[in-house]
Amino acid sequence: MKVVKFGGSSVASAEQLEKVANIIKADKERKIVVVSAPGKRFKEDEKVTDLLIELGEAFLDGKDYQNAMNKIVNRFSDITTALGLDDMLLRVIQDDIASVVASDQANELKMDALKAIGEDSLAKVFGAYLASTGTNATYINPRDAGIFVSDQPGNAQILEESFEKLYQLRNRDEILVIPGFFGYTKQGTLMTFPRGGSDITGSIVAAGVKADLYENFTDVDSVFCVNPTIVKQPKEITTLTYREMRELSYAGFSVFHDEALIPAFKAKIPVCIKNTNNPSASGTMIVSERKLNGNPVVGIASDTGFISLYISKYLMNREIGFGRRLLNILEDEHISFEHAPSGIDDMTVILRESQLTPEKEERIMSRIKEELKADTISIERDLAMIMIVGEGMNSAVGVAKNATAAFANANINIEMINQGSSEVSVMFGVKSSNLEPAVRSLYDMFFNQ
Ligand SMILES: Nc1ncnc2c1ncn2[C@@H]1O[C@H](COP(=O)(O)OP(=O)(O)O)[C@@H](O)[C@H]1O
Ligand SMILES: N[C@@H](CC(=O)OP(=O)(O)O)C(=O)O
Repeated sequence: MKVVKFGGSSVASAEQLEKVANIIKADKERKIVVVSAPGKRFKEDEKVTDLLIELGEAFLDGKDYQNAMNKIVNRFSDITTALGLDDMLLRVIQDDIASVVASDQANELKMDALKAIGEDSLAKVFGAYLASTGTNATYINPRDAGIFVSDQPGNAQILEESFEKLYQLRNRDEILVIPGFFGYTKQGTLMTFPRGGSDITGSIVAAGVKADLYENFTDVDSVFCVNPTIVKQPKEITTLTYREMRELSYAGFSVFHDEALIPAFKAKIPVCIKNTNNPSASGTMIVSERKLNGNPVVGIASDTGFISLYISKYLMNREIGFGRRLLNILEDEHISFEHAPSGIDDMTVILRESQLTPEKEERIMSRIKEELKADTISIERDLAMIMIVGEGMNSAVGVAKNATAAFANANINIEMINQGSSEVSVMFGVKSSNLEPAVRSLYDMFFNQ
């Protein structure tokens, strides 16, 4: 049995949904289908999830949300009309939005319930379409499927007990269409996963039903060894390990959500990334182990939006508990840190800039000064992280030398280097403005020689 997930680009229009239906019909092992909300049909287009957020924000600000409502209903009506489906489905979407807006839930729960309508409606529409073409298929709500999650709006985590309940889906005869991106708490409240979280649903369902394969359909033939918007036509990756993919997607490979690997990995379900627009291409397999191919580096990931918090204090190395107290200050502000390279008398904490509001920053800086009696504290902004990843790096000599040579060739200063203890990745911090030339130079070094 295969679980297949189709991303926003794969379900963006009626034409795409026809391709999706053909893909499902081409393999009778494709029994469970997880769908995203309609995504972009062209570069400047809007994702339905973004339109739902726009609608929710307009409502919460006391503004008119009819414009967003119209755009959402039009997206779905374009699809239902072209697929020859009943108008009833459109009324259900409007009623769903109206009932969330009118509910007396807290604002963040309302936003989650609104965001989920994109996936939920598309699953209903697609289930109806499959059935209309003579396929034995039906929509199933995540609550009925057994997707139970923690009480964390916009950031839900799967509860362990879900997997046993999901296993029962194996007994169903029909093809099941499950909306991605959300689940329910044990109390029955809807919670969404982080953005891009339909990949997570697919992985959870694949793990739950113990699928032979989790196929994740998107709009590229494979995972490329570097972001294709930075390097034109980069090399394709045929096989990756879970560890490599986890590191790459964490550091910027937006093609697959970084949290989506864990359920598949734990249940040892292989993952295949494939293209809805070219399903005969073999795609990229993500597995437990792979044969090393001579190149220690399998991919180069990169992401912007980081800051570093630098703290120095003479004899820091002898002060027991310094690191803990520093990280405690961040914890009090609900800030998670990404990396914390340290020296003898200094420590740097790398954070995602989006987490640090000006108020939090002020409080953190003054607490570090007063409570930790630091000699120097400074913040560096506009940092980008570039990560080279590969299982082969563990045993290869000279990878770091070649990587630093690539930065030197592009005349780029490295602000920070951090080698993970796993030795599967090495991370470099650079100024954001240097990200693209640095990535291109690394690509030339490791893939174009
Ligand atoms: N290393 C990479 N390999 C492949 N695609 C990548 C990579 N890094 C970024 N991407 C981008 O990820 C996009 C697909 O991810 P996403 O937009 O989340 O798809 P979907 O809408 O199918 O969920 C691709 O169109 C591509 O631009
Ligand atoms: N629709 C949600 C969840 C998702 O997974 O979308 P996509 O498959 O388009 O990345 C979002 O936009 O975040």
